Amino acid sequence: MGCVFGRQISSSVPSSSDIVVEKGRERDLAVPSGRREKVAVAGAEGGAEVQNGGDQKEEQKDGGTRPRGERRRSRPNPRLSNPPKHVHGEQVAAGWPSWLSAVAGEAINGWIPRRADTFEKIDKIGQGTYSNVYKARDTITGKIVALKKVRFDNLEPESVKFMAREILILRQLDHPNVVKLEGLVTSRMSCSLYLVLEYMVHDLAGLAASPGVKFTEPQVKCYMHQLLSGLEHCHNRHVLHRDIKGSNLLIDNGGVLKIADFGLASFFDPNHKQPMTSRVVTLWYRPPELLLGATDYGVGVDLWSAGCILAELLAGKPIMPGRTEVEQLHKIFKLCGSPSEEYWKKSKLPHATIFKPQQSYKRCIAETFKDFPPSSLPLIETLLAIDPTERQTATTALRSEFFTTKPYACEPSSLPKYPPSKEMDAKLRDEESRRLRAAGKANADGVKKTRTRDRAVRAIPAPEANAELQANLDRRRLITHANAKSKSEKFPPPHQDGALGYPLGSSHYIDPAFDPPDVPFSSMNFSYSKAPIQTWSGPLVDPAAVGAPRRKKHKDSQKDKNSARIKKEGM
Ligand SMILES: Nc1ncnc2c1ncn2[C@@H]1O[C@H](COP(=O)(O)OP(=O)(O)OP(=O)(O)O)[C@@H](O)[C@H]1O
Repeated sequence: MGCVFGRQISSSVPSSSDIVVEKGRERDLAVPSGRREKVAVAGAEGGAEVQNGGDQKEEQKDGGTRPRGERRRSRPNPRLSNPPKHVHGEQVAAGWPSWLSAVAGEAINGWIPRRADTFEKIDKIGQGTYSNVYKARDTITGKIVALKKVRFDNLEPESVKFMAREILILRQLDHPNVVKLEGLVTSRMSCSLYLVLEYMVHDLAGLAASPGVKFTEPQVKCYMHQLLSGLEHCHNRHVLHRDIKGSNLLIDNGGVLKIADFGLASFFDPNHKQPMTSRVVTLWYRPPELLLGATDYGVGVDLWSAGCILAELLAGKPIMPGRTEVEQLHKIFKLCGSPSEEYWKKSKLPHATIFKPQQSYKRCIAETFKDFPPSSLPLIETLLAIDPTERQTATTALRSEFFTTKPYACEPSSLPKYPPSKEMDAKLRDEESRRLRAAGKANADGVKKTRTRDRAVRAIPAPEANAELQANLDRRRLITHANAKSKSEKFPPPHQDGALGYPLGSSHYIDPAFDPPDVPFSSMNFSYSKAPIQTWSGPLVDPAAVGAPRRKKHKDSQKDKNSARIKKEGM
């Protein structure tokens, strides 16, 4: 035990990644502000220094002359190969578990694991489909961090590979609007892995759902500018995020927004296109080409999601809350118009014949959002273009008149200081108020079912991280089916997409009887009025509007629940 991450280990992994630093080179830690600061870590292994791998080579290559994000970087092989035997041996000797080195050698290359006992868990702060996230204190540096504990399906190599891809991608990215991976926690004997991430107090979904929070136009511009800047960096590094939504946009107390959760992200090469899965992006934020089965897509998928977020921030509610893929596409066509004949012909999308609407729809974005600030409309029109090539790029979006006309974006530091607000807080509020109302109702009229609208509604997450590996996962899932506890929820089989087949009470469940009102956008004021839709994942709505007031008692019981969970789950 007692390893420190970031100490360069001797390794000759033939990696295409440009993360690796020279042996013996002085190492330092890139701090979020962009300053670089040497940190000597007195780990049990003694004297090693913490480093951030992703930062090193850029400096080496660029000598500080080239603007970040502009240079094309060589990319690691996303399909990851096992390291040569001697490297595997070195990694195990350095403290990495053998199972991890065997499958994800390239992702951990050049780093050394931190020991779990060098962190103190403070609170559970988030729960994703394949992870639990904790606030923790680094006892060596005293810094508060987020620890994302990744669950594995019996350490099945496919799950480990997905996690490895997330690590590789995070190590490639270095931008103030992208969350930084600071290290990894595990040990030779451990069956789990924690990602050490910079700690962020809020996420945009939780913030927007906080009672009383209403964003002004300069604030919306500020968040959107940061989102698009982060996306610009990802795309310049040939990374598609593929799950942009409010709960994946983290915000610190200084108002800085960072894109997080690269669990569905993928490298792409615009010059050598390889088919990718269309089964990504949370349903409400999923672009039409993916719903129509495209496997040849690009940055447009993230720009579509960004367009949905922009309109949602201005409207105060999700703009297209579909329950199934079919309904989602229908909502898209009703708002954005159905594609032209030419588009159907040109795109050759696999599901075109099934999903092509019999009736054609006229685009009505301008009428629907007539109360939005005028400068936002051209940007929304571009981002929500049915044809992905018309969505242009994050760089062009940043130059749009939305950002160059008054009122300008405010400074992140001038944003109000909010109490900590996470998607998880909203979820717990929802659960608590549902429980209380269900209890009240049961008292009133026996043990009848709770009203359908009492159930939390969330955007349906992308069904799997990477369908290229889906066949293997399905096969393995059959084998491990009996062990429900270790089942990875990140990679449900395809039939669980849309509203089909989620078990009642599971986080994926959407009550089929729940019918989100078709939003009369034309009657919307630019006052950020909140819709009566209760939700905790992705959408940015106000639970106050659905009768889930924030009460101290709730908060306390949420805290108790948190501590109980932490105790149960252990480190
Ligand atoms: N660096 C961080 N700082 C603070 N909170 C975080 C951090 N990273 C994640 N969280 C919280 O944990 C939640 C889940 O994290 P994340 O989205 O990375 O996990 P996931 O398992 O990939 O989830 P998803 O179901 O969205 O794919 C986030 O919505 C956020 O509230």
